[in-house]
Amino acid sequence: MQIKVCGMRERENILALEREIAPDWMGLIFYPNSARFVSKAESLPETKLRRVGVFVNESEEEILKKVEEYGLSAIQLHGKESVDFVKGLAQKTDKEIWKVISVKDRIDWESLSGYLPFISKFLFDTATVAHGGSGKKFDWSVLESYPFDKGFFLSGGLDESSADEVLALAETIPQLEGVDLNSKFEDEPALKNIEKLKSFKKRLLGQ
Ligand SMILES: O=C(O)c1ccccc1N[C@@H]1O[C@H](COP(=O)(O)O)[C@@H](O)[C@H]1O
Repeated sequence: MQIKVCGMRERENILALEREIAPDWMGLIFYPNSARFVSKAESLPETKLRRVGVFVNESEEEILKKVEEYGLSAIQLHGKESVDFVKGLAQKTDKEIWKVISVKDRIDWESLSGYLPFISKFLFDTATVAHGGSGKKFDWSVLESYPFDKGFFLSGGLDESSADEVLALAETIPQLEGVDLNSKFEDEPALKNIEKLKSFKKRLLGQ
């Protein structure tokens, strides 16, 4: 099970994240309306952590610019990006593309199949007007009918107490390959509580 810690921005906090948690992925938010918005590449420390850029209905040009400027390994599309948009982007980059699906109540699986050739994974998050970072969970039972082989990440309001439920879900849905941790692990926006992350990681991975 992989771990992504999202919404990172502060230098010392990022260094502590790498040292103490060493997650598989670190998320940087490039949505200007977010309290976790990152705008200065030079303020981020050098680490070995793989960076995922989070974008909401951003232009292709701007995404590709950020990929270079921030050394992104993956692009998380967290808005209403169409299959055609994702296809066009995939033709211009070899970076991973993660398509976020914002969940209200049910999921129309058929409408998602067009993304499959162009993405590395889906990421399921709770639908909210702010697009993400709501700290709200959706009803995970909608994922029980997940029909694809492609892996996905689970997101939306995961907190310290979620590890056991995640493990139980992964028993029934092996395509669940990772979790995305964000606002419930913060002391303030973009400042993660390393002790809370440590305790979650220990429960999830036993280390
Ligand atoms: O965190 C944000 O501010 C944000 C803003 C706009 C789009 C995505 C955002 N974050 C993503 O939201 C999910 C869930 O976060 P939470 O656990 O509910 O706080 C996560 O995938 C972040 O990448």
